Amino acid sequence: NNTMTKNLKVLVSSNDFPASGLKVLEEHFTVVQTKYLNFGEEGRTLAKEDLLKLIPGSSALVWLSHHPISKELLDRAGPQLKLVATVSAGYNHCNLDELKARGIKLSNTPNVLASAVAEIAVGLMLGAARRFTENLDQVHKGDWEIGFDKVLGQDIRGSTVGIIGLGGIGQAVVKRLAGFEVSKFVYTGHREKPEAKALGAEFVTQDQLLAQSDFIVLAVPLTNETKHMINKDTLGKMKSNAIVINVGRGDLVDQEALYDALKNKQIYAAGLDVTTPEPLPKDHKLLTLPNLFVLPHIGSATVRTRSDMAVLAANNVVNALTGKPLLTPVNL
Ligand SMILES: O=CC(=O)O
Repeated sequence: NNTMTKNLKVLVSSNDFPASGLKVLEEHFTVVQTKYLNFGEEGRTLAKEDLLKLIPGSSALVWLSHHPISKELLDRAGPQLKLVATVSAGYNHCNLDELKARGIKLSNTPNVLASAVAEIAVGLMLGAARRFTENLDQVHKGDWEIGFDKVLGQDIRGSTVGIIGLGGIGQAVVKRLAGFEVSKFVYTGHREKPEAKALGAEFVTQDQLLAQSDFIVLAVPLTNETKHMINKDTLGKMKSNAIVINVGRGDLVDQEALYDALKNKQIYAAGLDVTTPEPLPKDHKLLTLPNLFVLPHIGSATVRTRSDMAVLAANNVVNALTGKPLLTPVNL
C-alpha cells in the first residue's frame, strides 16, 4: 500500500539513475538523489557533501558507484536504514561485516548484466588479440603500415579459452563465443558447475588452465581469496601467446606483475575493463604498453542493461521496505 510507504525516504546516490528504476521507487517512496559519487577528486568532494546532507533518515540506499559504504555513511544515515541496494553485480565495496553487524540487508544486480559484460569480454578478447591499441594509434597518427607489414594478431578460432569463474558472466562468455570455432573451453572454480556440460566446458585445476589457455578470462568476484590471483607466479605459468582478459575487478590482477609480463613479452597481450585505481591516471605506465587494451569499466554500460539493473534494484527496495524477501539478496 503506497500511502503507508510514501513517508519512507530512499536515497539514490546518483542523478543518472535510469528513469525506469526511478519510476518504481517514486510510486512507493520519497526519493532523494545526490550527485554522482565520481571517482575524480573534485567530483568526490562535491558529491560527498551532497551525500552527507541528504543521507540522514534514509530507509534504503540505492548505490550506483563503487565508492565504499563506510561506517561514517551508515552512522550518518541512521538506525532506520534497512537496505543497501547496490546497482552492480560486485559488492566488494559494500562493507559486508558492518552491514551484518547492524542488521542491514544487502542486494545486488547479478544476472541482468551478464550478457552485456560478456559482450565486453569478447570485445576485449578481440581488442587485445588483434592489437586494437597499436592499430588505432596508427590510424590516429595517419601512419598505417600496408600489406604484409601489419601488426599481426592472434586468432580466437582454434584457441583454448580458459574461464576463471564459470558463473553467470563466465557462462555468458562461453555462449557468446559459440560461433568463433574455439577448440576447447576449460574453467576453474570452487566446484564443477552443472551448466558446464551443456556448454562443453571442462573443469580443470588452475595450473592446468594457466598452462593450456590461449585466452584467460577473469570473471570472478573480488575477495580476499581472489585478490592478485594473477601475479608473477601465475603469469609465469601461462603460454607466451596468452591473452589475459579482466571483466571482474582491477585487484584480481597484480598490475606491477602484469606490466612486467607485457613489457617483457612474457605473455602476448591483455584486455582490461577494470583497473586499480579507476580511473587509471592518464600517465600510468600501463597505458604506455602497445599490447594492452583498456576500457573504462563499461561492462554493464548499455541502455537496456542499466535500465534492467535499475528496475531490479528498485524492486529489491520495494520488497525490503514492504516486508517481502529480496529478489537478489547478498548473503551476509
Ligand atoms: O562492475 C560492475 C558490477 O559489479 O556490476
